[in-house]
Amino acid sequence: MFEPVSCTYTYLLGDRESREAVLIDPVLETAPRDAQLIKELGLRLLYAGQSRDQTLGSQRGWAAVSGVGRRGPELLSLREKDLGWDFRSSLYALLDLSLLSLPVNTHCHADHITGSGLLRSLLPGCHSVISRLSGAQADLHIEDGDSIHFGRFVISPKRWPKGEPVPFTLHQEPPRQGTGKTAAPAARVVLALETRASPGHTPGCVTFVLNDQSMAFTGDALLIRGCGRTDFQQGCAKTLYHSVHEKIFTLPGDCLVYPAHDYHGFTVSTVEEERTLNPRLTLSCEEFVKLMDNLNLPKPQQIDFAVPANMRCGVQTPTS
Ligand SMILES: N[C@@H](CCC(=O)N[C@@H](CSS)C(=O)NCC(=O)O)C(=O)O
Ligand SMILES: [Fe+2]
Repeated sequence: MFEPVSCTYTYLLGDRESREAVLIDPVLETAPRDAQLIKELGLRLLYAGQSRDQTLGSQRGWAAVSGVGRRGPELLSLREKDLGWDFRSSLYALLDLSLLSLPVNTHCHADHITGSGLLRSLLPGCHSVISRLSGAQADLHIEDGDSIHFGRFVISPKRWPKGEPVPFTLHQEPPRQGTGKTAAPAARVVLALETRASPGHTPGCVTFVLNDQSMAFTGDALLIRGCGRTDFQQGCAKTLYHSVHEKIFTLPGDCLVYPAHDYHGFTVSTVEEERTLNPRLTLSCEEFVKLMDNLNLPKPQQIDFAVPANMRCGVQTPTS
């Protein structure tokens, strides 16, 4: 899904059978739209139970929306009663139906407020996720090599077309004993996102790779024919160059690349395309660093309030 003000992509990955899903990089303003989609698709709450993080819970009782007003960027604080019906009803639909979302973030964003805080506050048991190195608050902190499991289903060999390679890790279950027949073993398929630390745009940036390596969600580390800037949030061009070459370009060439932003109308690329055609990342490391140090881009419009808000997991809203 696309958020047009910050040109952000949010990705919803769901498992048809278990209905478990994850939401990558939700944006505060479009959280109601994402909630509505989750509802329509009949996806369900992934984790149950109360949040353990008291600090995050302490901000309940209000919500906030950000926007660019006549006098520039501003953060509007709203009481629950002031929120529009569409906004409120789609969020409460999530609560009523116990639908899912496990909002996970590729990094502490500078250009928009994450939707994670709003979703976790309205969904009891919905846990926000970000890397430990981001320094940002979240329910779950992840590190390089950690996997986020979001779906599991059983397939019988009959359901899988002959000769087709079986994606994902398969856990073969032993044939049933004592029936007199040797039934073909069923296989349990586990869906997961592997966390690959890809610092450089920020120190806490991660890339999420689906466990069959068919898709990578690169955040702002690798954009289509571009990459994240390195001139704020402790960015480092040399670190980014090595992250992309070692953690992303080593994936299979046909692995689909889904970035957190696009400013030119692109939606998806592949590792092979970026490895060979990305005008920044095909340079030598030295040339790349020189180019990144001289981009002279204007600051993101929301940076002054988005970063502090995202360090607190966005904004929180009441659960009742
Ligand atoms: N104009 C936008 C901000 C654009 C921007 O700086 N994008 C970042 C990713 S969001 S932190 C970036 O890394 N861009 C790289 C590039 O080459 O453009 C706004 O005001 O929000
Ligand atoms: Fe960013």
